[in-house]
Amino acid sequence: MENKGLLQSRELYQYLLETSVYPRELQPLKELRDVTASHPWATMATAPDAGQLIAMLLKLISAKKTIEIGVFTGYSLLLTALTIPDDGRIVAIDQNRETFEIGLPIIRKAAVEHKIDFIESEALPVLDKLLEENLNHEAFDFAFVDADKLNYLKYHEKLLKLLKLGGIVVYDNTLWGGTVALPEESVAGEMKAGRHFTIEFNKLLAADTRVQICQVPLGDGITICKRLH
Ligand SMILES: C[S@@+](CC[C@H](N)C(=O)[O-])C[C@H]1O[C@@H](n2cnc3c(N)ncnc32)[C@H](O)[C@@H]1O
Repeated sequence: MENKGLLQSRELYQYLLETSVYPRELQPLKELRDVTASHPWATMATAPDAGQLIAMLLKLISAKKTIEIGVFTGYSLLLTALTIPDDGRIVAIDQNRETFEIGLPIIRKAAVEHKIDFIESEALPVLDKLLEENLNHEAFDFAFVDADKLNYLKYHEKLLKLLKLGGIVVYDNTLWGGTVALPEESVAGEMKAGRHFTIEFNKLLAADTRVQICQVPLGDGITICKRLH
């Protein structure tokens, strides 16, 4: 696995994976990781150590209804489906069905497909539709956002309406490969826009009194937000 640069060394990351993550990773997730490894965009997949944290959070709040924005080949989706109860439901949104289909046979084999409502679409209109359908809102226990950084702020506003009080939303890539702490001129061109949006988003979350937050230097940086009111 690639160390996305947040830990002291590649060796330390390998140690963490081999000691605490891989021995507990369920077989279907290992299979999905293997299938994804040869994909040209393999580094987009949620890191297994971040996955372990997500599973812990799902269990801690006994999440049943969740939203996922950004599925790719489905590592975090399968992890969620394996963690929530049999009558749990995941609204999983991605504009690209092709990559979801890479992981789908493994999801089927793991017998968790019935928990997943995959929607091939831009995420924002789907969130708007969910808000219309759930007129009393507050329908979901948990959300995981791992998609276009440009829209994180908009996702945040809509998800806070969709989440129950005490519900949790987790944002991925909130340290953007460590570039948030580097001067702009030293950051590679293709990372600049994401760095900018991430810095703005992190500031906004820190000032948002509607949520309790915790930024964790795992994977590519994860921010956990609990809805307070
Ligand atoms: C980093 S990957 C998600 C990784 C995934 N969580 C996993 O565990 O492998 C980001 C995904 O977000 C999707 N995406 C990007 N922008 C989107 C948007 N505006 N609406 C819906 N999906 C989007 C991409 O198609 C891509 O599959």
